[in-house]
Amino acid sequence: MANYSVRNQVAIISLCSPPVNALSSDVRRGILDSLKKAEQDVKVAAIVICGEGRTFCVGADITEFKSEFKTFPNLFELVDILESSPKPIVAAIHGHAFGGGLEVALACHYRVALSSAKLALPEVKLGILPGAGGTQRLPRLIGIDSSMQWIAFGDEYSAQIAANIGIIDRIFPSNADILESAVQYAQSIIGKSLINRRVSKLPVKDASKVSHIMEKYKQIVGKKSRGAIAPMVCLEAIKHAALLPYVEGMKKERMGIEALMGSDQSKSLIYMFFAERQVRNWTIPGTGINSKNTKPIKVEKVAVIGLGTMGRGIVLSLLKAGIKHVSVMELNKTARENGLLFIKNILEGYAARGTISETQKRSMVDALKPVSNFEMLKDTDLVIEAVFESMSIKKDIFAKLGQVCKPSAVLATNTSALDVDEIAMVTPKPKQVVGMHFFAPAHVMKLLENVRGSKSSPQVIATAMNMGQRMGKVTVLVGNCHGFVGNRMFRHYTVETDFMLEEGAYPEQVDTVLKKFGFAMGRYQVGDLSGNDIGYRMRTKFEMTNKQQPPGAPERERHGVRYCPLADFLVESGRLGYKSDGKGWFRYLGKNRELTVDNEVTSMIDSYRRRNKIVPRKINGEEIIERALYPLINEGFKILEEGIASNPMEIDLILVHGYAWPRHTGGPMFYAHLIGLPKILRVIERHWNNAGLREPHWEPSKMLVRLVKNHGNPDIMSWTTLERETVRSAL
Ligand SMILES: CCCCCCCCCCCCCC(=O)CC(=O)SCCNC(=O)CCNC(=O)[C@H](O)C(C)(C)COP(=O)(O)OP(=O)(O)OC[C@H]1O[C@@H](n2cnc3c(N)ncnc32)[C@H](O)[C@@H]1OP(=O)(O)O
Ligand SMILES: NC(=O)C1=CN([C@@H]2O[C@H](COP(=O)(O)OP(=O)(O)OC[C@H]3O[C@@H](n4cnc5c(N)ncnc54)[C@H](O)[C@@H]3O)[C@@H](O)[C@H]2O)C=CC1
Repeated sequence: MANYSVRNQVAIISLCSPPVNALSSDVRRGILDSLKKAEQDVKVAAIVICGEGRTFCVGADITEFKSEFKTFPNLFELVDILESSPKPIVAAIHGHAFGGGLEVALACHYRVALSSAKLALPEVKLGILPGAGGTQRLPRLIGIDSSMQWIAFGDEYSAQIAANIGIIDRIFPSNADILESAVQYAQSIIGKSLINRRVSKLPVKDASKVSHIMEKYKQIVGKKSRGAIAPMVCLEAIKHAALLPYVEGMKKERMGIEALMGSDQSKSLIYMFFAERQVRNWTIPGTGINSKNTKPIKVEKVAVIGLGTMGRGIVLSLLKAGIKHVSVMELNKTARENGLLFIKNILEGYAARGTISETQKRSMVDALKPVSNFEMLKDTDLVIEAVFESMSIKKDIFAKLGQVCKPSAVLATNTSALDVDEIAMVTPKPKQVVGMHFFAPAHVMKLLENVRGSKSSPQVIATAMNMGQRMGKVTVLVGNCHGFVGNRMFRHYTVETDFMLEEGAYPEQVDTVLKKFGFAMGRYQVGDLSGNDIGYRMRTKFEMTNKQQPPGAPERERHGVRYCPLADFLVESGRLGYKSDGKGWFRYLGKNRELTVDNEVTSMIDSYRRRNKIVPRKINGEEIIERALYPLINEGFKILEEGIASNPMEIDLILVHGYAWPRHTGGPMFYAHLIGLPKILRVIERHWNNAGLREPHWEPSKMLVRLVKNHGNPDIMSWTTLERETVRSAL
């Protein structure tokens, strides 16, 4: 709804729809009713539109997307009504003016803002475009070039930047009273002509350069969008602002939004938006323990053990979260010095770019406390261990931590696959131990996979979850199993793509198909970039590598299961990837390290096939997608079935934020929901039945089978509930 009042000739329409004043049908109706009152009241000479509470307005109510367009006034109807008002309207912006919120402001005749306010047209991130005149009004205010930058990428900008380019007419200090300031401003413009204040009537300044600008943004968007369609549709709509009168341009904008709204990509992106918020409400399946009934302990002092690749990024994340005391412990002198230097250099870089102030930088550097022995950690609230991936080293460290740390201290391990319970058992209080699995580089990657051990106490879990959120991470709580959620699922992707190499595909073909699907890089380029030796080390642990096999052992089988040794040959011939002189699955040549196909690798694959009498066959794109991605989906269902994740959203967030799964497909589980579970199951069963040595990753998940058998193609939001009901009724 919207509240209405009048103060010294100025009518105030305040949006009131907590928490973020989204433009629900009630709010739109409220604005319209208030506007009518203001227009009819002869004592009113100007109008202010503002937002109650923490923000001006974050745009259309996303939860009403399915129905909102039926009720009058629509958002695009409302903005035209506002702009044509005979009385001047001032938008008073604090907090956020996002999406439809900014479009409402653009339809007002003046815009004022607190310096702390943020503005954006982020619709593209929901797979749509600003469909309430945003693509037509913004270019008339700031030009085609800047509009393409704002709309096609959807980033947020400060009020000051918006003022510099002409969106905001007056900035007030962040501590000013926005309403009071806006009312005074409105009084100052009473009686002024509105002729040049109706943005839809303005010419587009850089209209003559539209073709050139369009070409520039097409190139950038083509490279960045990874198959997302909305950015290109946004560019097309903005282009029409330069070429057509406002009314005609609006028709094009309307066609754009009609094409995008309700598309699979938009559904996926909206699902992601809500998943990122819902994941804060964690729960331990089957226990009734959740974020609402469990309080974290207060964390002021944190320690990080190990300052290698991960430790240094974790330290930076803690400093950025405002932790004022971060102890760092690293045994190796060179690693310690390099780690501290790395951290300081990154902080210098943030300060140079203005991401943090000089004062903040100094206080972050002061917060760093190198320590040399465990005794110095005795009053630490949270310890995060990030040493080598070795159970014996980790056990040694946790045994010492268990002795010296205070009883309430939370002891976390950043292991990527080791058993959190086994580590916990060496401490006197296993309930204090939890996994905090960061992703590299930890100060950049948004994902944190927190692992609850079987003994981890609710409060310890709450503390790890709370710390992740303080660090601004998408923090997902998962159960303890080998590889947790992400690595457990992703393993199948590498295994099955390698099988396709055996059968007839080549690395460049697989990567091209995966990139077309939306991955930033294909499986083989990722391997080269992160180092093919990482997987090799893992396989060595399980005695699977080529070198570890006794003479005469079958080349394509390990422990009774199909195996492809091509990745072993690669590493054993010194092709670790990018870092080994640009040699891996591909060759990286020249100053720019251009990716090229290497005949040596092609010959290696060909001779392997000949040796094993494999007749290569043509593998098409559809098969590559199915075989690379469906085993991962199948594993996702097994993870749900075991309660390792509480719901499909958690799995999707992990894959999107930790493994670059394309966001506009919503993650593997949402993608499966879009394809339809009966088809997913059919394909999985076909591969399971065809596989010579039955590959475990094709064994259909029982939960998937039950869902399809009992419910056909149920909605993703009901999967876990339906599964629980089925299992309960079978007991
Ligand atoms: C079928 C064809 C029909 C075609 C018909 C065509 C007609 C078209 C007519 C009109 C088209 C209109 C087009 C348009 O311009 C639409 C829009 O405006 S889309 C919305 C654009 N806005 C956004 O994307 C903003 C989204 N929000 C944010 O990014 C953040 O919330 C924000 C940075 C603003 C604040 O962040 P923070 O402080 O961290 O708060 P939270 O994110 O935690 O949010 C708090 C709370 O609020 C919920 N929420 C946020 N935004 C919205 C929203 N826009 N709608 C509904 N709910 C929202 C959020 O989920 C949180 O809820 P919790 O329950 O607390 O988790
Ligand atoms: N590198 C990656 O991409 C990821 C690694 N991990 C996990 O994070 C942990 C650390 O991995 P990396 O940082 O990559 O390893 P790393 O080898 O880069 O760093 C480990 C550091 O720990 C130090 N160290 C070893 N024993 C120590 C001890 N007793 N006390 C203090 N310092 C000690 C070493 O000197 C080294 O500097 C491992 O468990 C790994 O599995 C988790 C996610 C991603």
